[in-house]
Amino acid sequence: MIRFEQVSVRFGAVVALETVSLAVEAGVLCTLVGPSGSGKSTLMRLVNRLVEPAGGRVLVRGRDVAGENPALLRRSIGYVMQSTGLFPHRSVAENIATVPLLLGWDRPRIAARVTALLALVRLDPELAERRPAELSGGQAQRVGLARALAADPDILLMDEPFGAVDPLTRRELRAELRRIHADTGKTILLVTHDPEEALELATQVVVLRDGQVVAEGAPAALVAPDAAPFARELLGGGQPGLRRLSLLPASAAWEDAPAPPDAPRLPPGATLADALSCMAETGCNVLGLEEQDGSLRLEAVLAQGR
Ligand SMILES: Nc1ncnc2c1ncn2[C@@H]1O[C@H](COP(=O)(O)OP(=O)(O)OP(=O)(O)O)[C@@H](O)[C@H]1O
Repeated sequence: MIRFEQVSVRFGAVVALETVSLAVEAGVLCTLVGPSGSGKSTLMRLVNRLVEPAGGRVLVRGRDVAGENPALLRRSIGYVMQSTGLFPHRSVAENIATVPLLLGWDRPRIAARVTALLALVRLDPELAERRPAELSGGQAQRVGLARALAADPDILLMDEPFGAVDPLTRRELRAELRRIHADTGKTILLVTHDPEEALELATQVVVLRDGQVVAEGAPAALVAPDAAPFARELLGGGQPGLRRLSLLPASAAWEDAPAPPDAPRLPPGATLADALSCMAETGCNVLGLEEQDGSLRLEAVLAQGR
């Protein structure tokens, strides 16, 4: 869906990206993570031509973006910014309707779409007539997301979308994004400097450093002992083994042997970190899983962290 081929970007004497090659397949939620100034936003902005490469090519939907009309390209790709970028003098509904209006949709179709999007991002329909200044930070982020999704683009670019909100709201918004991604199957490129967020949201994580991709892959693989040391250090939060357990499902260490009848049971969807936490809390080193045969032993859980 998105392909960077040997792409370099310069701002005057600054080399922002150096021969970066990367493929993001359709339906993937790809997070770009790395230290400040490593080139995350620059890499993302190449996709909708807010930045032009000094060398190499950027292909979107199989076509070189250099040959695309920038305005039409941007209308076909959702874009969510940290600052939300909402128009201050327009209502929530008008903000969400921005791209459908540009595309010439009729009023009933736009009104129906605004209603559907408010529901999708779980905003109270009564907020539709408010101005952005009358919203909380979390509500404004939801409006920004709704606006980006308005014309149902197949690609969504998100630049630190949850940066300006409190940790609790941030968790909620992440959960919403995961749900929306699962429901819609959109290709999402998301910039974050929060390693936990990068791992939790992604199907594909890309680690940047000094304008280069230094590691790329599935979240659990990037904190494994054989991962690139920089990625493991950046993403591991000082406890890469534990972090890895939090990214793997309990089923990864599942054994056929039945659990004792009095063994604590894990809920469906539990991770290996949930299993370890349950063992620590209850003092039991064998667990069962609700509505399923088989068991999980402490040794099997620990073996997965390596
Ligand atoms: N418009 C610009 N003009 C000049 N230099 C720029 C411009 N945009 C980015 N840069 C430089 O390019 C490099 C990469 O910047 P970029 O914003 O892509 O990094 P980032 O990883 O997104 O950083 P942050 O996490 O701080 O947002 C930095 O050295 C930055 O100063």
